[in-house]
Amino acid sequence: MAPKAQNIPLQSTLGMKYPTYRDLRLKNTDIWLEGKRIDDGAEGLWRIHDDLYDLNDFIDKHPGGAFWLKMTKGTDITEAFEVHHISDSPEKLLPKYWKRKAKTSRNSPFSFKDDGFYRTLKRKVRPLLKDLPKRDSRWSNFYSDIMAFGLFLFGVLATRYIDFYFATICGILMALVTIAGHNYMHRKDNWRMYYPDLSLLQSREFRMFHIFSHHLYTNTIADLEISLHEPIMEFLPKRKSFVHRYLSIIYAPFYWLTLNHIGVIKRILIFLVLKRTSHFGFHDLVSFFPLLVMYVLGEQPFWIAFKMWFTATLVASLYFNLIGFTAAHHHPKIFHDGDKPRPEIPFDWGLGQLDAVMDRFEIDGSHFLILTNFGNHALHHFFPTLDHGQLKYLEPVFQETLKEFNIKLRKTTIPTLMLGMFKQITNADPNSDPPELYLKSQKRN
Ligand code: HEM
Repeated sequence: MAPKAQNIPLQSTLGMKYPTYRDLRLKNTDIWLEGKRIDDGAEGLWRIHDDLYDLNDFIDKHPGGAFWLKMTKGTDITEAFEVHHISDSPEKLLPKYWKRKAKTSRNSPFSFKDDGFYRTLKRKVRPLLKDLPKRDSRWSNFYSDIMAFGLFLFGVLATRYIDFYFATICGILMALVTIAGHNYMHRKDNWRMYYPDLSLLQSREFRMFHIFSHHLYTNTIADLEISLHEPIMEFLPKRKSFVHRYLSIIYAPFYWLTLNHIGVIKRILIFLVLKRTSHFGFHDLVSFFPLLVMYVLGEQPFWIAFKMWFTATLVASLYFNLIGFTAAHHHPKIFHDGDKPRPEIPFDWGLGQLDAVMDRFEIDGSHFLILTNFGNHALHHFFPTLDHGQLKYLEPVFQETLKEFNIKLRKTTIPTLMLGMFKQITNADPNSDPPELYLKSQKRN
């Protein structure tokens, strides 16, 4: 029988330490990383598995850009390191920077054994890389850029003709461009990674909480894409008040409608209350660029341009968050920390990913839909640095590896996942079946 959540305090069934600063209401990813520095036993260096490395001299030489190493100094980067490199050359470089063994054991339930699922899959993908056609990434660029152009066009038309339909189209395009921008965030710095700023979703924060936290510790107690929304939306199975359990179904859409704006307000508050700079920079200017263009080319007073732009950003926030929250990770049958885990901890990181994801039949198969709906999600988590349009070429080896490990990727429909997300926020009782049971039988839900 399932244990009742009412009696269970929030804790990780995967054995992870409760993240320091997890429950601070006013926090950003910099504060989260400070907590990680306390929890990870990296002793001011960079931790990979049980070894500590001094990468200070490598930060500016890193072919993937300085950002990743600068941000993660003093933390355990095992998952980030394993997942962001497909070739084996980064691993060969490591001995040059080795300092010493870590004193504590790792605060992670995940392993990366050579014969485990993830490294096996990666080895099979490696030789395919050189033959991946470039035209697919060109198509991704084309789709993203044409949508970005479209949002400016409809923004200007909305202002010029004071037309809320045009403003709505502008907002939908803002949301699609934001999701497409996610395709570019996992790589070396590049200008398309700023596309999410166009909808007020701040690319720097998005890049950090999405990549350093959500992608690596999906649906665990350390997943910021869960804790940042608590207590407004509660995804983990635990004690929940009536308001958070049932009324959140009603207020969730209103929350999504203003979530991107709340992010901006939160940053200003962090600046004013906590006296932290919140890293204001170029990306903030990008956020207001559509407003500027709408005002300059719209030939209307500023407040009309502002009204149209603000309407578009509300539509963008609602659409983006509706897709984001219901895309792949929330359904009572998907593992959430607090549910019964796999019997052996640590277990392969790749299996942990499969436990925490369902893909959607309707999306996968279309390059455009994948790019604009977080499609091919499991493969994207496994190989985040690859263009979304290229993931389809990995499908045969992915299927072959799943078969070899006797597991299946769960796929379902968009309505099932949408409904599943709402079921999950009302769900207070941990799932008592370990996730591997679901992976062995694929049912269309
Ligand atoms: C927080 C940890 C790290 C992250 C998130 C990260 C991320 C990345 C990214 C995004 C790329 C570009 C991939 C692409 O566009 O195809 C890259 C490339 C690369 N990184 Fe890192 N990196 C990390 C740590 C390291 C470390 C510790 C080393 C070695 C000491 C390293 C060595 C390399 C090398 C050699 C490349 C060139 C491409 C390759 O051979 O895979 N990285 N990294």
